[in-house]
Amino acid sequence: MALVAARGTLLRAGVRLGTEAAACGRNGTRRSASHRVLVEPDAAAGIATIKFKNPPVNSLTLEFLTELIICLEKLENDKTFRGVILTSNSPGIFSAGLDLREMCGKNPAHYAEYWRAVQELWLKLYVSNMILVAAINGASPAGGCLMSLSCDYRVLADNPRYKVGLNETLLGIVAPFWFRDTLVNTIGHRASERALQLGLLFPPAEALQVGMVDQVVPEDQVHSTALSVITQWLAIPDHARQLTKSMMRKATTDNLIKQREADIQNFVSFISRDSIQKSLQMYIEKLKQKKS
Ligand SMILES: CC/C=C\C/C=C\CCC/C=C/CC(=O)SCCNC(=O)CCNC(=O)[C@H](O)C(C)(C)COP(=O)(O)OP(=O)(O)OC[C@H]1O[C@@H](n2cnc3c(N)ncnc32)[C@H](O)[C@@H]1OP(=O)(O)O
Repeated sequence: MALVAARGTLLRAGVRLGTEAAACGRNGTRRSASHRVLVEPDAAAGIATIKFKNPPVNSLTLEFLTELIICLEKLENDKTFRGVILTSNSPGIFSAGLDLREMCGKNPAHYAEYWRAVQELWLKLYVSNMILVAAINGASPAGGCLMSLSCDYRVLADNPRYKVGLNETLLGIVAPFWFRDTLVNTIGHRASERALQLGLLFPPAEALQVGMVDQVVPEDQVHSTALSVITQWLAIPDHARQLTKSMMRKATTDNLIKQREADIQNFVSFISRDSIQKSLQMYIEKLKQKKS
């Protein structure tokens, strides 16, 4: 059902499904029919690299989310691929998180469609049967950080500009319970409480110390490190690893699934508030002014 909804969005956005399917082909060549998601398949190794390509900052627009969801679903259903590396096609920015313009000045139906797609991406990532490794080659605030937290392993490039964290409170918004749960499952309750309230964005050394990432490596070694991690994980029998992953994570996703519609309604009413719209507009303005 979610895939049908996602396809509806893509069709409205003018993306042809035939070419979209080709984007996740497995003959070893890069296919780029999908505009915002590049897939580099290595069928022999059973690994695909997904590269985000949604300039300028890989923010999660509805179209980008939809392409990612469909791409992940296709890889999930193709038994050739057992492992996926998520990275950015534009080193410097992994992902700026949710697209602020999707949450500003739109109508409730749009907010609901958008939030359903955000939920869907998280559900696809968090309990994927595949081994997911985030090769974080740039800044990764909020929703960008959530994507990497939803992977099985995180490798961060050692650059002080590449901060990671859930900074929602700095925007005057609140990370929903399933963002919180994903963080708590990764770094524990006390560290999450502090990080979430203060909206902390951690530079690499601190991110490693608190457990937001598993490894920090020189920038030019992020992809090769992710590959060698995935190769180690591939040595574990799939059925045992998948059941273990499910045992660790399913309660967290079930919690959202059982209150998915209520979570959408919460989001719509929260984001539609005048005060929240004002906060978001001010934040967008601040980003603009930073440039001048
Ligand atoms: C009770 C509770 C109930 C329900 C709760 C419900 C919901 C609330 C929770 C919603 C969850 C939200 C999670 C999110 O992901 S919010 C998004 C947070 N993201 C950020 O804070 C990142 C902001 N961006 C940056 O910090 C920098 O842009 C970045 C470090 C990523 C890159 O810096 P750089 O200097 O390289 O680029 P900029 O010049 O800043 O930006 C270039 C242009 O891109 C635009 N931009 C940046 N980020 C975003 C974004 N997230 N969405 C849309 N657009 C973005 C920026 O404005 C520039 O645009 P132009 O000026 O060129 O037009």
